[in-house]
Amino acid sequence: MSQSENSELSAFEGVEVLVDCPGIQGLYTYRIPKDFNVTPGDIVSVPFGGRQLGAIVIRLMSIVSMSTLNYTLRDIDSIVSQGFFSKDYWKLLERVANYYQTSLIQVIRTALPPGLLGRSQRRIRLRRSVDATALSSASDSLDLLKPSAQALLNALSQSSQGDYTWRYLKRQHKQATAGLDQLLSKGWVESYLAMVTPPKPQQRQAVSLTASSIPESAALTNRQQEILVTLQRCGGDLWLSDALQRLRTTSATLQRLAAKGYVIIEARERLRLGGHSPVLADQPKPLTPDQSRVLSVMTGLTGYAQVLLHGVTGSGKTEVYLQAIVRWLQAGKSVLVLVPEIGLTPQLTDRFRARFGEQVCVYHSNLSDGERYDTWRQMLNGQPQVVIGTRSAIFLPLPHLGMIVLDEEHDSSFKQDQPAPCYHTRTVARWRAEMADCPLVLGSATPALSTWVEVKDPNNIETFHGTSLYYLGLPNRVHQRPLPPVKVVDMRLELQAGNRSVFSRPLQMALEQMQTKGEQGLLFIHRRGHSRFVSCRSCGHVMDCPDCDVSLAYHQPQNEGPAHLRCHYCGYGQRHPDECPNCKSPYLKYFGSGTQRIVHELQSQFPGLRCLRFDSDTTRAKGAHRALLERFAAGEADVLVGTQMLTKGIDLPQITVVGVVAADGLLHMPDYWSGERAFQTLTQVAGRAGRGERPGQVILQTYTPEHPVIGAAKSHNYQAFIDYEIEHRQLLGYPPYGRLVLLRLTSPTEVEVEVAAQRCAEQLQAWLTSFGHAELADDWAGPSVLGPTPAPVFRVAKRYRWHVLLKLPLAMVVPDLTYLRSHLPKSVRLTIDIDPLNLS
Ligand SMILES: Nc1ncnc2c1ncn2[C@@H]1O[C@H](COP(=O)(O)OP(=O)(O)OP(=O)(O)O)[C@@H](O)[C@H]1O
Ligand SMILES: [Zn+2]
Ligand SMILES: [Zn+2]
Repeated sequence: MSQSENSELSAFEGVEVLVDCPGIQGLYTYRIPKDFNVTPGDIVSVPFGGRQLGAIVIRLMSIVSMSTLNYTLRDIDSIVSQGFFSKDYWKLLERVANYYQTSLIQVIRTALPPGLLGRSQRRIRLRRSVDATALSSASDSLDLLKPSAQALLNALSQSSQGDYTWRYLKRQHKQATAGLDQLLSKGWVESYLAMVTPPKPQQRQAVSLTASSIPESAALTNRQQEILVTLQRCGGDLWLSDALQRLRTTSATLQRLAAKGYVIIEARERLRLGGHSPVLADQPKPLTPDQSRVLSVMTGLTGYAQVLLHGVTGSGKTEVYLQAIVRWLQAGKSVLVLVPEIGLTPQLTDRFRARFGEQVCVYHSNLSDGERYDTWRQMLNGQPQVVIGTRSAIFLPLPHLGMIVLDEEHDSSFKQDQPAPCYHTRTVARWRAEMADCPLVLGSATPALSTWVEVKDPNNIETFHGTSLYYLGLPNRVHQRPLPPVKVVDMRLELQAGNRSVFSRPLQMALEQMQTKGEQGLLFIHRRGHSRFVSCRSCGHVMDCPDCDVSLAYHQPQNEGPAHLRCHYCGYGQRHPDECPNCKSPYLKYFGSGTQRIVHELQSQFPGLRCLRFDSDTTRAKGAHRALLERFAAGEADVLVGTQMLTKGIDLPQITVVGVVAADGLLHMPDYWSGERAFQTLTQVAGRAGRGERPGQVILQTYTPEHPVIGAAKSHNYQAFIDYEIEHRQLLGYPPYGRLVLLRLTSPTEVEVEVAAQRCAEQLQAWLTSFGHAELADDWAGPSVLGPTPAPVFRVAKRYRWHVLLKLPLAMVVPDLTYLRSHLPKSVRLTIDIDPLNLS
């Protein structure tokens, strides 16, 4: 290689690739043959042992760094596909690895679906610009072709599509590789990776009413009338299979109703795409003036901007997203919509499907590997589409992004605690939007304090200057519907007045009135991790997990069914024992105020009230959330009793009563943002009441009615909450007025992890001191090392856990902490959590 060659080009002679082979991890180095032009993100084929494997090029390497390798390098075999990922995509992954202090390979594992390369199929086709007949007439150039190239060319031009799989061509032709090289270098053929065809739209039969009111007609039998009424109560629209069950009828009966014109039975797909049924067709709603104002700002944005859409519960944020998305799709762009937990919000996905039909794709970690892979791959085809996904969907390689929406942006499930990278979707979304030069919309009724401070008061925080920040408010519910009044009940006074029930007198009254009016209600229970433990009434022995320092939780999936004990940390499970393992007493009892207990209490106090439980027990099966919500919506129960899940996206007009059984567990969580989380949860659950025409009410039971968070929730006063909370955070230098980094150390050896944690803390302390930052006792907001401390749950899955927390002022850069790993004993694992939310 001559000296005069472009030094930048000649600096790279090799690549590090990620090979696609189950069980093989880490990066492998290969040499780039001359004339190959390889860039990160390309898919190549490489020799690996005795096989050829697909691989993704991760990084280019210089001769210098390759010379340190102590094995002979092999060449890349061929380039299968270029431009599979955009360059920006790799920059994004690298940025995540750098900021969150993890290896690139960890990030890649989070970002790419399993088996990415394994299923890809290399194909060869004639270039469109090259006309086959023109080729054969240009005999002089053909003369120069190798026989193998000639043979391939003939095969391709004789096939109707001019397109074969590489496997087929190799089997059929000798020395196909050499022939292909020549054709590729002449630019006559191209090698590409076959795109999977988009998943076929589901063609399921659905039954729907043709009219919104059911006619009193002599042509209908009583039974038929009854079926129509039940169908109407179920929303007027059901899958045929569900309809047969729920309406307790047969296909033939429904067919007869269809023949008479009362219902339509047809494939749901056609209905989705704006069919003729007025019940089903979901048209854009005429917007309220507030919504219109917000929409026009949103759709007027060109380029990167961060928008906080702060709309009270039921203000029609989702409708605004839907209408903004239409504009992007029309412009040929795609939109990414990120939601906290998809399983919990079947209603939301339905609304998107009803509007955009098969242009909607859903992506989350509960899909099977195959489903994830297919969805992921078909995104690369560049067609405008709407993708709804959870946390990791932020890494989907959607080209032509028009907008990213983070719905319920305050929700902590957008943050990954483990495994590394411990990323926050909002942070990655910001980078992604910046790179795609598109707007990022953060929507919430209760924005995260950090988002609020950033958008409303950018001067407070130096790091965010220079970006376009918009605050868009929807301060009212649609159609001037009022937010439900919140009645705070002091449970201490209830007890003093002789009421020993978990339900206060106002809540009892509200439930009774609700039932007589035929309305529905929600009862929210905040459940802490270990609230339903089992203990012995004779000796007090508590059933604990053998591998963790927590008690086992009591589960009884079916009433009267067998009971189990399960560890919520490691998954350990066992049968409920018949007698105490300590004293052999048969009197074991479970404690705690779980949903089961509340349901039992309701049943004994209100025998006429029908309840449904909506929690992790009753919704474990696939599709169970949807099924339960549909049963509730259809009026099969009066009250839905549940946990955190109730706070997310339930939009049912017939809900008029929301009861919070005890707010106190929420208020007293041991971390710096428990006040924020409590306010958000209370406001969200309250927001489920009175969304329809009938006014709603909220009964909030607590032992600390004077708490400022309760006061703010009572008056739906976000600003009051913010003012209270900001003062604390500022004073103590907590986020967003300071930065936290949590080091999580674990080991099966108790002593080793303690010593290691001690050592990490000392190193950090030394680092702070070297900056001249001796800890000042009276500077609460100053930099400091907190700990080491044993984690709140000291042992999980046989590993002991210690924490070290580093608190820094915003002005200080987070140091590179990965060097701490080099001093750790083998048994100790260290996870670096930048901007942690979960400190337990
Ligand atoms: N312009 C409108 N006209 C009539 N109905 C509307 C309009 N906009 C929204 N709605 C309806 O009002 C209800 C609440 O709207 P939506 O679910 O979009 O609110 P949201 O702000 O996303 O709610 P939340 O954050 O509480 O889940 C929905 O049933 C929706 O169909
Ligand atoms: Zn006992
Ligand atoms: Zn356990």
